[in-house]
Amino acid sequence: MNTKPLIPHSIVIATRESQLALWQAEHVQALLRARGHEVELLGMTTKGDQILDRTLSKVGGKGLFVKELEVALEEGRAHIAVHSLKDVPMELPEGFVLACVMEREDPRDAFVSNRYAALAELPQGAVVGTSSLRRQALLQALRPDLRIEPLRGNVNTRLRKLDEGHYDAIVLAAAGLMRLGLADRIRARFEPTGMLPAAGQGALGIEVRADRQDLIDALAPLAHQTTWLTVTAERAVSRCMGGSCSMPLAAHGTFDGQQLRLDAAWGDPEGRLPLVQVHADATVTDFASADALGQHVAALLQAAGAQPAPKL
Ligand SMILES: NCc1[nH]cc(CCC(=O)O)c1CC(=O)O
Repeated sequence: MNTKPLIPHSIVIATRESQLALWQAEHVQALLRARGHEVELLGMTTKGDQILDRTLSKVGGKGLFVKELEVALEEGRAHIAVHSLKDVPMELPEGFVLACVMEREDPRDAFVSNRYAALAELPQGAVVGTSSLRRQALLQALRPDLRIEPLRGNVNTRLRKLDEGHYDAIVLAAAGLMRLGLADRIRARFEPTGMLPAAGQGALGIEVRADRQDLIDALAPLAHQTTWLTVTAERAVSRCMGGSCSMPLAAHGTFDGQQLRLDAAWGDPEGRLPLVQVHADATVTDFASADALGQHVAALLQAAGAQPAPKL
């Protein structure tokens, strides 16, 4: 019997209620409406949103932000979930797929400060706020003198803590600031060579139940193939390293024609080994060749001393 479900009369997007998550959900809502779909939002508060005082890596990691949205999809209360790809675990739970990856916004990290125009202008021993182990490891490699202090919360919370004077500067994804209309807070964008972005940074992915081919078809026009191939390679590095937010890991791809150059960096979670940084190029035309390049770069990282997370 063919039980292929019909496209729902109205597509419901499950979303977290942070300003950035709402912007992203509304962005997808507008794109789908322009294609003739009726689209509503279902706002939800996830466990990840409620934990503002502890470092995310200590309380269960990125999955906290997506699990509750997946429950809503599972129960049919919502049909699709829009995620910052950076926050999506490398392997989705059984029964879920990424229906598409959309065109990437600026993938770089941004230097944000009320007093200094760039990292190089920070005085010796200045205090920089970030709870990202990747940003911490890369910042310390660039400027060993800096004092890195924890900084959690959504984008607006982090900016408020900067404005309250707790930090000389903070580092945030440029994409998040731009989406929130806060691009004027960016004092400088880091060159990816010095502050290599996280896998998937700046890209949005849309998750659906794997059995909803109708929704996968409806979302196909929103996909951006070059971004999708790039983040496939980046995410393969992370998957092969057992990456999570408790491992300082960066992976960033850039296309030149059909050549994908993939850079990656690994920092020792214990802070004892030096930063490892590698890159490789390959002709990438499909998901298999993108994934293979990511696997190769993960192998190069390990050959240079990076240690993958032990398999559970
Ligand atoms: N970890 C939180 C998060 N997830 C996605 C973004 C920014 C937007 C993006 O990368 O798509 C941010 C904020 C930040 O890192 O500054």
